Amino acid sequence: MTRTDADGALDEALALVSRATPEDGAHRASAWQRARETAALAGTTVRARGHRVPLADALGEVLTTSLDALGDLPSFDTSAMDGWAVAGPGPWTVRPGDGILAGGTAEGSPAPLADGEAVRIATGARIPADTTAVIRSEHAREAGGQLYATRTVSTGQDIRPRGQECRSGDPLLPAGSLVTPAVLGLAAAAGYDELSTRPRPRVEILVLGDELLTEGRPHDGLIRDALSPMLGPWLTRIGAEVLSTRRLGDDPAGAEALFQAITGSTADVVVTTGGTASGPVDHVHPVLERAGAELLVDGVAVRPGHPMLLARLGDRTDGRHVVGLPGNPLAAVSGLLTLAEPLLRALAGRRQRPRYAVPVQGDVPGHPHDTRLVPVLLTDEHAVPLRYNGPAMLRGVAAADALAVVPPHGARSGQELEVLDLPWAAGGCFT
Ligand SMILES: Nc1nc2c(c(=O)[nH]1)N[C@H]1C(S)=C(S)[C@@H](COP(=O)(O)OP(=O)(O)OC[C@H]3O[C@@H](n4cnc5c(N)ncnc54)[C@H](O)[C@@H]3O)O[C@H]1N2
Ligand code: MOO
Repeated sequence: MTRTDADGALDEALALVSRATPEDGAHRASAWQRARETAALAGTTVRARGHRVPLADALGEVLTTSLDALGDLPSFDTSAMDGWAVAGPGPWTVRPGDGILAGGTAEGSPAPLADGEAVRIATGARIPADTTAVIRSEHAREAGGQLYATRTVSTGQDIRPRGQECRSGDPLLPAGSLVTPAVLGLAAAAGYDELSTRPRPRVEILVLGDELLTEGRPHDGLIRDALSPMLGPWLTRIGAEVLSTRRLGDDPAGAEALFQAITGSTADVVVTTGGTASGPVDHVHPVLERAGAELLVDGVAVRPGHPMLLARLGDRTDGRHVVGLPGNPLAAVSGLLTLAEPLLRALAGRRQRPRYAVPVQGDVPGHPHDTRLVPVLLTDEHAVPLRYNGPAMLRGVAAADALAVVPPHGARSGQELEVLDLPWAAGGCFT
C-alpha cells in the first residue's frame, strides 16, 4: 500500500470509529474488526527503519531488500550420490586412489576423467570435468580394477549441475519476507553473513495499580500482578523487542510518572495496563490528553476488553503509539490481540495474520451488541469453548489454543467462527 492509500484508508477508518454517537450515548466504541484495521493502518503509516544484522539476529524480522543470489547454487557441478563418476559407456577402468570427497582438495579441481574411466565419489563432491554420469554405489560392481553398472546408465544422472537452484543475481526472496529459520538456512547457503532487515518494534510496558503484589499469595485486598509476567513474553512472541516492564502507582505521583514515561519514552509503542476505565484513579485518559495524544481507538465493542484504547503521539510517519490495555487480565489479553498485535505486526513490516474460521462445538451465548472473544481448545474438527472466560480470569485462556470471535447475539453449534491462534499454539512461532 502506498503512503497515500494508507493515509486515506486510515482517515476513513478513523472517521468511522471515532466519536460515533450512539443514541444511548453508551460509548464511542469501535467495532472489533474496525479497531483491528485501525491499529494495523496506524502501524503501516509509520516510516520504516532498517538495519544490517548478523544472520542469527535477523530471525523474526522482515527483509528490507530482496535476498539475491550472491553466486550460482550449487557453485560447482556436484555429485548427488555416493558412488562413481564415470565418463562414456562402461565398463570403466577404476582410477586408483581414495576417490573424491566433499570439500576442497589441495590440488584444487579433481583431475578430468578420461573416456572409459571411473573414480569413486562422495555425495556433495565436485564432479571431475568430462564426467557423463554418477552411478550409485549400490548400482555398480567392481572387479579386477574394472567397474560394471548393474542398471542402465543415463547421461547426467545423479549430477547436480552448477546453478541448478539459482544463478548469480537471481532473486531468492522478495523484500518484505519474514526471516524464518528456513530463510536463515537459505541465506547461509547463499553465502550471506548479514541481512538487511526492519528492526523489531520496541515496546515499553507500564503496569498501573496500587493493589498489585509481586510475590506471595493474594491477601488483604491485594492481588498478584498477573500482567507483568505475561505481557513481556507474549509481546516478545509476537515480534516486539521489550525494553522494560515497570510498575506505577495509582496515586498522583503515579499519574505524573505515567505522563513522564509516556512522553519521554524512546519506545515505538508504550503498552499500559489498568486505569483505562472511568474510576477516580484511572489516569490513562487524562494523561494522554495532557500529553497531546490523538486517540485513534477509544473503546472497542468487544467483551472482555471494551475500555481498551490506542493513541498516537506525534505525526503519522514518525509518531509513537500508546496501547492502553484494561486491567482485568483477560480484558488485557483481548486488547493485546485486538490492538497491540495488528499494530506491532504492521510496525514490524509483517503481513497481518491470515484469517480463518472453525466450526464451534455447542451454542455460544453472545453479547447483545458487542463481539465476544472466548478461549477455545482446537480439535481436528472444532473450536471447543472453555469455561472460566470472565474478564478477570486467566484460567480459560491458560488452557486454550485460541480465542474464538463470537458475533453479537452469539453462535449456534456448528457455526464457523474466526479463531485467533495464541502464539504458542499456532505453528510459526519461533521468536
Ligand atoms: N464505571 C465503569 N467501571 C468500569 C467499566 C466501565 O465501563 N464503567 N469498565 C469495566 C471493565 S469492562 C473493565 S475491563 C475494567 C477496566 O479497568 P481499568 O483498565 O481501569 O483497570 P483497573 O481499574 O486498574 O483494574 C481493573 C481490574 O483489574 C485488576 N488488575 C489491574 N491490573 C492488574 C494486574 N497487573 N494483574 C492482575 N489484575 C490486575 C484490578 O485489580 C481490577 O480488579 O473496568 C471496569 N469498570
Ligand atoms: O470488558 Mo471488561 O473489559 O469486562 O473486562
